[in-house]
Amino acid sequence: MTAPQDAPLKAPWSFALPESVHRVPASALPALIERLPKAELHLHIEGSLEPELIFALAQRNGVALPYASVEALRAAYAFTDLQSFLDIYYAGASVLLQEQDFFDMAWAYLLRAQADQVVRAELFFDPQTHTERGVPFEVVIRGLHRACRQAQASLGVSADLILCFLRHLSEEEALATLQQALPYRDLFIGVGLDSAERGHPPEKFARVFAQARALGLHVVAHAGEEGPPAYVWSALDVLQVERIDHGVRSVEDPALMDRLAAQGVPLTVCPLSNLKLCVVRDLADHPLPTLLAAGLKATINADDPAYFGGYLNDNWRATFAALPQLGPAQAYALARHSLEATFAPPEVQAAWVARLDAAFEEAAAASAPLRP
Ligand SMILES: Nc1ncnc2[nH]cnc12
Ligand SMILES: [Zn+2]
Repeated sequence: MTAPQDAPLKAPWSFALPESVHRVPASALPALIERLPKAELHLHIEGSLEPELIFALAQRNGVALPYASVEALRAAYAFTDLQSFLDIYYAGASVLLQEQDFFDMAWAYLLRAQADQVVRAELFFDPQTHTERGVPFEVVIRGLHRACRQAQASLGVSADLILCFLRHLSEEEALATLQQALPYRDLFIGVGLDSAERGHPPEKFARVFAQARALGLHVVAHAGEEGPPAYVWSALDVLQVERIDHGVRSVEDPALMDRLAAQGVPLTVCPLSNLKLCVVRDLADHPLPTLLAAGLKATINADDPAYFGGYLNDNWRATFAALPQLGPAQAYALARHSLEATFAPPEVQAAWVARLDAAFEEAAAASAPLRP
C-alpha cells in the first residue's frame, strides 16, 4: 500500500513549491536556513562598519572620536527611533576618508556575507554623507567597487552598488549628486532613497528619479518603514520603483497589499532593524508572516548589521525563532524571492534557484526515515 500523499500546501506565490519542501521536517529547518543560498538586497554598507573597524580607521586617519572605547561606542547603540540611529550612523561614517577605507569596510562585509551563503549582494551607499565632508565621490565609489569586483573573483559572491540619495537633504542636492556620479555610471547599477523618512515623501525626489530611470538605472526607495502607506503608494506611482525597501507599514492598507501582491513588487524587509528602531515592539509581532500569506514577494535583509545586532543569517534565525507561523514553505519562498528580486540576469537567477532547490532536496533526503 502506498502512503497517501500530503495535500500540497497552497502557496500564494508566483511559483509552485518543490515537492521536497513538504518533506523537510521543522526540526531540520534551523540547519537548513544557515545553508540556503540567499541574496541580500537591503544592506547599507556604512551600516556594516563595526565599532572595532571604526576605531581602527579613526587611528589610521587621525580622527578623534567622542567615545573612549569600542565598548563605550557599542553601549551607545540603544535607539528609540530611526533618527536616534541615524545620528550615530552618520557620526560613525566620519572615519572613512581614503579609498582603502571604503574598500576595507566593504571587504569586511563581503567576507561576512559569504559565510552566510549570500550569493548576491546589492549594496546601498550614501555618497552625500562623504562628499559633504570633503571626500571626493571618486574615492568612495572606487574603493567600494574594487571590493565588489574582488568578491566576485575570489569569494564567488556577486556584488553591485546602489547609490542612495539622503531624503533629509534637498532634491537639488540629489540632482547634483547624480551629475557627480555620471562619469562613474558603469560602477553602480541603480539609485535608492534613504535616511529620515517622516516629512520627506518620495514625491520630493520625482525629478531625480525620472532622470535616473532615463539613464537606465534601476530604482528602489525606502518607504513604509516609519512613514505611512501613502509613501509606499507614491514610491510606486511617482518614483516608479522596482522594489520597496522595508514597506512593512503596507499591512495597514489592504488595497496597497493587493497592489503589491498583484504587481509582484519585492519588499526588502529587515526584521532586526525593525525591532531595534522600535518599528515593532517584539519580533513575535512582526508582519512578515502576514505579508507572505498575502502573496507578497517579501525578503529578509540586515539593513545595518553592525548597529542592529546581526547579519543576514542572524536575521533569519531570530525571525524564524520568534514566529512559529514560519516553516519550510516560508523559508523556501523567502530565499527564492530574494534571488528572483535581484537585478541579476534571469539565467543567473535561475542557476541560484537550482542551488536553492538542491539544498531543499538534500535536506529532505537526509530527513527521510530509513527503509528496513
Ligand atoms: N533603516 C534605515 N532607514 C532609512 N535610512 C537608513 N540609512 C541607513 N539605514 C537606514
Ligand atoms: Zn535601510
